[in-house]
Amino acid sequence: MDHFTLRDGALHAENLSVAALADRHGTPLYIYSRATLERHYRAFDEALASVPHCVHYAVKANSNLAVLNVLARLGAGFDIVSGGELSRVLRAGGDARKVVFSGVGKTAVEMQQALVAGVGCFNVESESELRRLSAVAAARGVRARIALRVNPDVDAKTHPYISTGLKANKFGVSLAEAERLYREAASLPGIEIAGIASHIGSQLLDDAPLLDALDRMLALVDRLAAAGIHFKHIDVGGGLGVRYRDEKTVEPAEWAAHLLPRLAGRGLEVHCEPGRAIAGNAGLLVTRVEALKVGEEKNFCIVDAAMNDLIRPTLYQAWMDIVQVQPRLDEAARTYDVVGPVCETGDWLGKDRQLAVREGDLLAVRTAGAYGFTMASNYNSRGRAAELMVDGDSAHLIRAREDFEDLVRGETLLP
Ligand SMILES: Cc1ncc(COP(=O)(O)O)c(C=O)c1O
Ligand SMILES: N[C@@H](CCCC[NH3+])C(=O)O
Repeated sequence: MDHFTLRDGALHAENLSVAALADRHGTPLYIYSRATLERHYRAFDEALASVPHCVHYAVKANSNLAVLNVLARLGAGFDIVSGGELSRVLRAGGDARKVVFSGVGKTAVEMQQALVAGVGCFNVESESELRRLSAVAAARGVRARIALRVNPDVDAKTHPYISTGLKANKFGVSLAEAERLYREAASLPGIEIAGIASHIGSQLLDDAPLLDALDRMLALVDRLAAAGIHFKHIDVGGGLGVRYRDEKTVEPAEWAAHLLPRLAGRGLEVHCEPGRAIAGNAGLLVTRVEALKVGEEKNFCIVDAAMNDLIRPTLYQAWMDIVQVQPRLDEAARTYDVVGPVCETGDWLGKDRQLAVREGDLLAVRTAGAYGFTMASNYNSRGRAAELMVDGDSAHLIRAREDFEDLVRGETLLP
């Protein structure tokens, strides 16, 4: 559910006309809805309300400072994967103690930065990282709180590029290795064992693989408890999918109703790391039709947003809904490929879409709030889209458009 609705013949973002926002701020333009972000965060928070818990929003989904700030004000924790994401969380007013640091390649510098900030937990993904972290922390005279990210070897049944819980994936350590590493961790000078974690993939449309992963983790939790190694929390990761087309998704309440009974009686605080399910439906990418090109085999609707603004369609062959901001209900539709101006045949946002459009019209790609702007690049020396947050009757420009001059700043010629 989102707060972008078609009414009075035009698309609205909360109470505002998307066409008016695009006229005022230009295109391509990301528009986020504060109400949607808040509703989705609360859905997780309320689903887990019966137990001690923390919802760590996965910053990689949408790291705009205003987005992070909206969530920080609600008391969210944050899942980060780099020093850059940590800086953003702190700048946005996030609480470092509610930060979990994931990722397979944390540098010593990032570990130091996170220890200085006082992050709540490092989700450690290898033996090498565990030793490095212990050394970095011990050199500072502190202990790093850790969870091992286990790779439970379950098939999340999602796109292979975003599946993370199979043996063949680079993430985490196997259950057998985790058992050995927890024993090692218990004796390392710079480590304090806090929990156990897993994250098996993204855009999951069924929670059965998540529950399967959980059962495997719990068997390990019980074995370790028998050996005297106890955890304060269990981090079940993120991954719940959103509806791009007609997918049936698992709602947070339903997922929690399956999850919590399995955890009962162990006294573990429940942590999770949702990204897409919070930000996905909270954003649109608005773009203007620059040109219509009728070809012999294909018709092209050439818009001013491109793969550098939104790479999901071409990277994952992801279907994303493209709607007309002011539908022309009385005109005949044609079938178009919606493409951008970038010099790649792979530069497309949608294929074979029925549109009744004219040059100058506005289109909106829906469900673009997660992994949209955060995956944008400057390819073809294109500036990045502006970002806007709508909040009821008001709109706030939360990141200005990058113009051509921004793109050459900071570079130098040879002497
Ligand atoms: C460690 C970790 N946590 C959380 C997430 C967020 O996933 P999603 O956006 O699917 O909820 C990801 C991305 O898949 C991740 O790698
Ligand atoms: N970028 C991916 C999700 C990656 C999840 C990160 N581990 C997508 O758009 O679907």
